Amino acid sequence: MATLIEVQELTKTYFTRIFSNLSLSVNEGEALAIRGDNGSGKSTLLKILAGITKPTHGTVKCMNPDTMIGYVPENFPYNIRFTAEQYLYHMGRIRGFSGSTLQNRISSLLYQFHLGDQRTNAIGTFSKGMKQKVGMMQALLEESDVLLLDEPLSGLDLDARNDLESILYRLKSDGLTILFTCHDKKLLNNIADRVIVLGNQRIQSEYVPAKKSRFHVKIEADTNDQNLDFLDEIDGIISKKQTGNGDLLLMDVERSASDRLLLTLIQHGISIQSLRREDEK
Ligand SMILES: Nc1ncnc2c1ncn2[C@@H]1O[C@H](COP(=O)(O)OP(=O)(O)OP(=O)(O)O)[C@@H](O)[C@H]1O
Repeated sequence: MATLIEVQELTKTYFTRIFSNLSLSVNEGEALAIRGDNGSGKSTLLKILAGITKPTHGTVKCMNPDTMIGYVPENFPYNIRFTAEQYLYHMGRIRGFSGSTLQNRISSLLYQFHLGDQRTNAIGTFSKGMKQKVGMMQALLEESDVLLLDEPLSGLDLDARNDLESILYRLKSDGLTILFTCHDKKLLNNIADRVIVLGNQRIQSEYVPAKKSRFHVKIEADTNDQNLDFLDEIDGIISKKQTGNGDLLLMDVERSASDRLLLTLIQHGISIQSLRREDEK
């Protein structure tokens, strides 16, 4: 994997030294988790990478100067009166996007983040997980190459965690480089390719988490003569074919997409005949 970001000899002092001479390479397409005790400097490191905070010494260099970095803070701002769609539109306009570019981009993001049906609802009424998604969509308006996430799952309930985890997994599969601070072991094991642990003002250790085996789901379904065009809109289908008189549908889908896909099939009047888990080799 090619190096995307090179961090060299980074030192940050506020009133006291947070870390010193910290060096790190971030590879293209990797998911890098940053762990460490409270106050070890995880958020500070992300903010320096995002260009929000200046290091006291040291450099952060993107190997490709056109690399776009999106940053999502732990907490979404309070008192936003806009709807999700309006908010993203205004943020995009401030960053210089045209109205038509934004409309397409925002529709696609709302769909990818499973918030299409919430587009006209006020963000003030959103749950923490939904606000976290809006923050991520805001960071991805630019089609960023790197996404920096500060505690993306903190304070979310189990459903919201699973939903966000499957979105992160898909973004990573699409080639996005993701750096995230995290206390959640499940997210570390499922998403992170590598983990660094901050402590004693430095990178104390680094490891590759034990991966759970990934699996696909094979679905066999009776189409009941339904039109299947709606399947074109669904992410996560690895392959599909119709057999018999066209009434038997065989699909291979990603695990992260299987629940959503099954629900959609049933909603379209298609009956599930069998499900089989298949481990990735
Ligand atoms: N703007 C600031 N001014 C002064 N001190 C700061 C500032 N931002 C962070 N700090 C201090 O720097 C240290 C590291 O903070 P940081 O938020 O990076 O840690 P963290 O590892 O992310 O912690 P947590 O797990 O609690 O989120 C803390 O002692 C914090 O109080």
